[in-house]
Amino acid sequence: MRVYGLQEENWDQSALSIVVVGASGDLAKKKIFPALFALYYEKMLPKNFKIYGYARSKMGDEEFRDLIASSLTCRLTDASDCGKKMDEFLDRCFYQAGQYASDADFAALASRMAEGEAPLECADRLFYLSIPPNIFTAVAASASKAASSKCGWTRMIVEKPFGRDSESFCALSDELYRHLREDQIYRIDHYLGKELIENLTVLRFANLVFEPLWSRQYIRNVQVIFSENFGTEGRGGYFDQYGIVRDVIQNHLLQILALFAMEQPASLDAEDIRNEKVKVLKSMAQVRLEDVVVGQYRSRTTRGSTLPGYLDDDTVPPNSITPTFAACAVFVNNARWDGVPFLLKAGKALHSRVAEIRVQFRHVPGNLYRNKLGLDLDKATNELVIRIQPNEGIYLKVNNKVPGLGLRIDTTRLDLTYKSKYEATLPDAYERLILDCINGDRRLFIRNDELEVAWEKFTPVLKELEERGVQPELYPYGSRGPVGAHYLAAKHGVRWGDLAADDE
Ligand SMILES: NC(=O)C1=CN([C@@H]2O[C@H](COP(=O)(O)OP(=O)(O)OC[C@H]3O[C@@H](n4cnc5c(N)ncnc54)[C@H](OP(=O)(O)O)[C@@H]3O)[C@@H](O)[C@H]2O)C=CC1
Ligand SMILES: O=C1O[C@H](COP(=O)(O)O)[C@@H](O)[C@H](O)[C@H]1O
Repeated sequence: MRVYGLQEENWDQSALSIVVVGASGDLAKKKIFPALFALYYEKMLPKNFKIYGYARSKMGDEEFRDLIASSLTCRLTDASDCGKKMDEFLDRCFYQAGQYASDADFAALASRMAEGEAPLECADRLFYLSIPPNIFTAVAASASKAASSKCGWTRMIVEKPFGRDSESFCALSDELYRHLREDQIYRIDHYLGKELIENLTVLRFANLVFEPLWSRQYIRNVQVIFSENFGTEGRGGYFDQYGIVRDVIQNHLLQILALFAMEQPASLDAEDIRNEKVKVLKSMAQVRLEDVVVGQYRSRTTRGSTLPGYLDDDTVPPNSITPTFAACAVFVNNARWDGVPFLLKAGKALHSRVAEIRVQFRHVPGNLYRNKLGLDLDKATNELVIRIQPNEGIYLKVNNKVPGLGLRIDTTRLDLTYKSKYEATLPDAYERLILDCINGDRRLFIRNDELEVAWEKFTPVLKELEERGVQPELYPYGSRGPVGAHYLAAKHGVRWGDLAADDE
C-alpha cells in the first residue's frame, strides 16, 4: 500500500487521476473540491496528480475552475501563500462533459486522463461518484469499462444513500458487483471521517479507565444525538424520498453505535474492525414500531419573520408525511449490552446544530452523599459526553465538593475541549476519507455486509411506518422537537441529556 503525503519518495513513481463524477453538483462544490484543495495544500497528494470534473453540464476548463474557485478556502490562518497554492491547484483541474451511461464519453475522459498522466504510463484512478443514486450503476459500468486504469488501481467512492431498504440495497449491491470488486468500492459515510468518531476507538481501547465501565454493568443508557438548526432547504426533493431515518439514523448514527458498542478488534486492520462492527449490528434487535417516534417541522413566525415549514418547500409534495425528525430506542442483545437502551435521535430545523454521544452511567450504590445530591439522583450520575460537532470535545460530568468550609456538592465537568487543548485546525471529514481511499485504507469505509445488516434492522419498521401512514408529530421550526421523544425516552427510563437544563 502506498502512503502518499507521508512517504514523499513515492511521489514521483506514479500518476494519480481523480475524477469527480457529478462535478457540477452541490456536494462536489461544497465538500469534495475544498477537501482536495486542502489535501493539496497540506502536501498530501502525489506530485503527479490531476483532477477531472465530469458531468452532463457543458462548460470549459476555465469556467469549471471559476466554479470550483468560489468554494475553495484557506483553512490555515497563516496561509500567506494560499492564493498561489489555489492557482497551482486550479491549473491541475480539468472538465469533461459527458453522459453518465455512455461508454464513449467515458472513453473520451480516459483519453484526456492519459494525456494528463503522460509520460508516466502507469496511473491510479479514483472516481468519486457524487451523483444521485439512480445513476450509480450506470456510471460504475461505463467508467469501469471505458476509463479504468490499465496498470494501476481503480477505485470508486460511492456516496449514500445505499438503497432505501433491504431489497433496493441488494439490487444496488449486486449491480455494483457486476462491474467492480469489493476492494475497489469505497462506500463513504462521512461521519466516520469526523475527528471525534475516529477518536472513539482510541478513547475506548487506549485507556484503561473507560473499557472496564463499558457495559450493562455500569452504563444505564447511551444516546446518539444529531440535530440541525436548518431545514431541508434546497434538498427537499431528495430528502422526501428518504426521510430522516434513512438520511441520518440508519447510516451515520448506526455506524457510531457500532463503533461504540463493538468488542475490541483483533487489530487495527480494516477487516478486523469491520468484522466487529458487523457482529454488534447482528446482535441488535430489529427496531420496533412502538420504539420509534417521528416528527415533521412546521413553519414558525418569530419576531416578525417566518421560518418555512417542511411542506412549504416547493420540492416537497403537498401532504408529505416524510419524517424530518425521528427518535428510536434500539437494543443490542449480547452479553455486554443486554437491556441497555441505545437511544438514537435525529432532526432537522431544531433549536441547535449538534452531534454527540451521551453515556449515562448508573447510580452509585449506597451513595454516602445521597442526601447532598438532591432529590433527583439521575441528575447527579456520571455522564460522558463525546461532542462530535461543533466545539469538538469530550467531557465527563462528575460530582465534586464545592471548595470551602461547608460540604456542598455540585456536578461539574472534567473537560477536554479540543480548541483549548489542541492548536491544529481539525481536518474536514472528506479530507481524511479521500486521503484514506488514495492510500487504500478501508477502515473508515463501510463494507457491504455492514449495510446488509443495517438495512435488515430498519427495513421492517420503515415499511410499517409507510404502510400504516403514520402521521409525524408536528414541531415548530427551531424548537426542541416533538414531545413524543420525551415519552419514548421515559418509557425506557431515560432522560435526554441534551435537553437537561444544565447542559446547553
Ligand atoms: N449535498 C450534500 O450535502 C450531500 C450529498 N450526499 C450524496 O452525494 C451525492 C451527490 O449529492 P449532490 O451533489 O447534492 O447531488 P446533486 O443533486 O447536486 O447532483 C449532482 C450532479 O448530478 C447530476 N444530476 C442531478 N440529478 C440528476 C438526474 N436525475 N439524472 C442525472 N444526473 C443528475 C447533475 O449534474 P449534471 O446535470 O451537470 O449532469 C448534478 O450537478 C448524492 O448521492 C447525495 O445523496 C451525501 C451527503 C450530503
Ligand atoms: O449525510 C448527511 O449529512 C448532513 C450533515 O452532515 P454534517 O457533516 O454537516 O453534520 C445532513 O445535513 C444531510 O441531510 C445528510 O444527507
